[in-house]
Amino acid sequence: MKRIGILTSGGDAPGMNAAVRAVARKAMHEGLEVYGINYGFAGLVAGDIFKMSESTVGDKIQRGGTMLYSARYPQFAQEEGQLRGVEQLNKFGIEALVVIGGDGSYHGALALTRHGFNTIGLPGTIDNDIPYTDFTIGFDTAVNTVVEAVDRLRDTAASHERTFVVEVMGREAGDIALWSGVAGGAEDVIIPEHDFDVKKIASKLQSSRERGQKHAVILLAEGVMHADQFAKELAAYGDFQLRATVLGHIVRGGAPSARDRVLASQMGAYAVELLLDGKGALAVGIENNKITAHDVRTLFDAKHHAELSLYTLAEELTF
Ligand SMILES: Nc1ncnc2c1ncn2[C@@H]1O[C@H](COP(=O)(O)OP(=O)(O)OP(=O)(O)O)[C@@H](O)[C@H]1O
Ligand SMILES: O=P(O)(O)OC[C@H]1O[C@](O)(CO)[C@@H](O)[C@@H]1O
Ligand SMILES: [Mg+2]
Repeated sequence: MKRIGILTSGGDAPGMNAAVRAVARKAMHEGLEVYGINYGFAGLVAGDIFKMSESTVGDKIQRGGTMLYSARYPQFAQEEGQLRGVEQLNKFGIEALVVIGGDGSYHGALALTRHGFNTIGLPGTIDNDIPYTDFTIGFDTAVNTVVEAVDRLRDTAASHERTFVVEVMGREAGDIALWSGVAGGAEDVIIPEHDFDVKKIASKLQSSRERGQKHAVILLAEGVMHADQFAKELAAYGDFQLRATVLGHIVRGGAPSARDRVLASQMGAYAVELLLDGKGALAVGIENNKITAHDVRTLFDAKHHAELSLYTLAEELTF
């Protein structure tokens, strides 16, 4: 193998650049040529492909977003799009590929493996919703961003004795809300993986108000419902001076944390080692602090599980 390609796909995530850099530099270190593919699978089909040098990825490790751009390109689920992608790979002499993205991107990667190109997937998404990895690239940064926002909101919550409902991204996964809730000392955390009772939340708020703590922050995962809806439901049980805040895409941007940069670097280098060993159709992860890889097909049948011991902990620490 002489030449590999890299692309980023799906929602951008902080640390994707660090992963691109690690793949490129490790591959060049091993004597391979590296081609960047812009705009995910859309750019692959369009042939938006360029040769990278070691300096292409210089001054990028600290930047959020993705220098290779990203796209949602549902047409790649069709055979026709895939075959056009294959044509482009052949035209540029690219023999194997690293795909950095979420679960959807892994389907695209697997399609290329079926067409004869070894492909390794790296979990680049803030949502932390990928099976067989304890953490995805971008999750740690996203949590840190939410915690910073919660700290700021708590100033106003305390000053005006208000209750803030803070909605955070995560698709169907509650991980961002859960970890941010524990780190930010949230009075309640509402996630799709655990049932909740609005009446009970209201009486908890009421009793802490009676004990003297008259402000609160509630972390709400977007997979449950919208913040204004939740605030409306809570308002039916009392006057908690409610405000709803949606953090939205703010949580997806910004410089990656040191943790995400290290994780991305480890995973990127490992992806190249796997390709050099002639392996493909694998998804890289980190499990119990070890970098691992699993057949990507097993991921499609598996489910990511939120760390529910943190939910119990959050409850035990706020009552
Ligand atoms: N079944 C599929 N077959 C081939 N390609 C697919 C398939 N599903 C998704 N893709 C490709 O992967 C891209 C990214 O998928 P998607 O938009 O679901 O984001 P993701 O990778 O899951 O990331 P995130 O959820 O973090 O935004 C799609 O736009 C499409 O190009
Ligand atoms: O940026 P878009 O396409 O609106 O997608 C938003 C979704 O993407 C993510 O930011 C990453 O998967 C989710 O948390 C969110 O639900
Ligand atoms: Mg996804």
